[in-house]
Amino acid sequence: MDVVDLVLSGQQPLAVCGAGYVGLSLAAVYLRHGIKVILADINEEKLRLIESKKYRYIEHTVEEAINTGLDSGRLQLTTSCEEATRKSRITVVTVPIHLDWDTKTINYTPFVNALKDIARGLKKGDLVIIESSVPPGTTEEIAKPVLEETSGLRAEEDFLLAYSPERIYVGRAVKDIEENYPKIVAGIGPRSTEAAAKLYKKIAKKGVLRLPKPRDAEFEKLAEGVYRDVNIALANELAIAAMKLGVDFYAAREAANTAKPYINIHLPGPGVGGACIPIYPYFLANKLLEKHYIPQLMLTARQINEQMPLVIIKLIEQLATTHKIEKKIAKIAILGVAFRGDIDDTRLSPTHDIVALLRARGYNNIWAHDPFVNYDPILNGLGVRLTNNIYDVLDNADIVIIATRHSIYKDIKLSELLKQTGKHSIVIDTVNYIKIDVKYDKIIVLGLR
Ligand SMILES: NC(=O)c1ccc[n+]([C@@H]2O[C@H](COP(=O)([O-])OP(=O)(O)OC[C@H]3O[C@@H](n4cnc5c(N)ncnc54)[C@H](O)[C@@H]3O)[C@@H](O)[C@H]2O)c1
Ligand SMILES: CC(=O)N[C@@H]1[C@@H](OP(=O)(O)OP(=O)(O)OC[C@H]2O[C@@H](n3ccc(=O)[nH]c3=O)[C@H](O)[C@@H]2O)O[C@H](CO)[C@@H](O)[C@@H]1O
Repeated sequence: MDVVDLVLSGQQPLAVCGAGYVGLSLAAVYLRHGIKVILADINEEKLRLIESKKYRYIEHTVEEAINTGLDSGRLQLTTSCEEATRKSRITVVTVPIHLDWDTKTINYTPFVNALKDIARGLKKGDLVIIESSVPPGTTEEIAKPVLEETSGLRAEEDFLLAYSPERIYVGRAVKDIEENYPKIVAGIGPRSTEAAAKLYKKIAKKGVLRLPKPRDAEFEKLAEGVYRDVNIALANELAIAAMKLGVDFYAAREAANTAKPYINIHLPGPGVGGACIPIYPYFLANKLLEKHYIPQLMLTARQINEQMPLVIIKLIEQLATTHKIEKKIAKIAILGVAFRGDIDDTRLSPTHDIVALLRARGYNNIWAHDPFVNYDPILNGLGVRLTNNIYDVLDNADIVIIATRHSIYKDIKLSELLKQTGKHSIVIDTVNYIKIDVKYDKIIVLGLR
């Protein structure tokens, strides 16, 4: 029996290092397949919440599998990736590589720290799979030497090492892993590739796609992200162009997209947030600048997407000036703090930039609503009142901004919204979610004439 058989048969556990959105989803999937899991994270508070079943999950299937795993004893939690690895035969790494947003430099520290911990618990024959999104070359040039130097073992000979990009969309993560996509794997050598492929063949119904080298698989993940970023930038530019030309972007988009799969115009919005899509182009750009190449298209797309909050501010100002809004006293209601619909993640949310720009322009009375987010340190620092009570936020608001595609905002009738504010508020819909059921001249929808 090899290590994969030992893990698949439930005789030996699998360790997941990093209990974030990805780590929790992966742990849930392995548990659902009868595998014993040890989940490790340095965040003690998070583990405490998971253990006491007070953690707020986005996905019911993940919550169910984690809680069942805890009850049955098939899931163990620890603050140490070293301990988790020592007690397991396979370790999956989901600790992120960060980008310092101000300097756009790559920060490998948390990832390398996690690898050092793993290396201290590594045994002969073990398999390590990296699933974090990483700059191309990371598995071979950073992970392999760190694991080898700290453990004293040799990759591919004494232990196995593979990269496998994680492609989940939070909210439907379990389905993505189990049913929607083939799992891409690339080992440091053939033994590593085959071991990782054997594990994932049991998990992913769509099977396994082997790539020649880890850097190919690392690049593939970033390419998916950049593809999305560039296409969103195009949608944003087309939406702005449509408004300037008196065109209904959404009607034109729907018609254009009937030529699928050749045409798939994305959706415009207040910007591109999250800890993935905005970051991946810079992972690539950093590596390419080392090779004296400037990836102009991806950097231009970034510029367009990062300017979207300013575009939204200009739309607000257009109506605020006409309707003589007094900045110091006007109440602003922002609907949506999460970076996209129906999740609680606020990392690099465009709402942060919109609020910062409003504050810089002298707006002092800003309220925000989100059905999933209870607290946000950035909004707190900007003096925003954040609450789950939409009525409090809308009450008496002079300006309403819809900033996130949360399902509960979809198809809100304009007449209802104005009833809630109790006045002829300015409305800026950045996501085309409002149903305009009354004639009204104080609303702008991004992309509509
Ligand atoms: N969230 C997504 O939608 C998504 C989808 C696909 C891929 N990814 C990629 O997967 C990776 C993880 O993303 P995420 O959203 O789960 O991140 P996350 O920030 O939610 O979770 C990361 C976890 O790692 C923990 N951690 C940090 N240092 C550690 C250490 N030394 N030892 C143990 N734990 C440590 C943190 O406490 C945190 O809980 C990233 O590389 C990301 O780009 C994310
Ligand atoms: C291709 C894809 O699905 N990739 C996913 C993506 O997941 P995500 O959670 O980051 O979500 P996205 O939907 O990509 O949104 C990002 C931002 O772009 C805005 N947006 C989106 C679509 C659009 O047409 N117009 C927009 O403006 C949106 O509001 C938000 O701010 O990255 C994960 C990690 O790599 C992947 O694993 C995961 O598969």
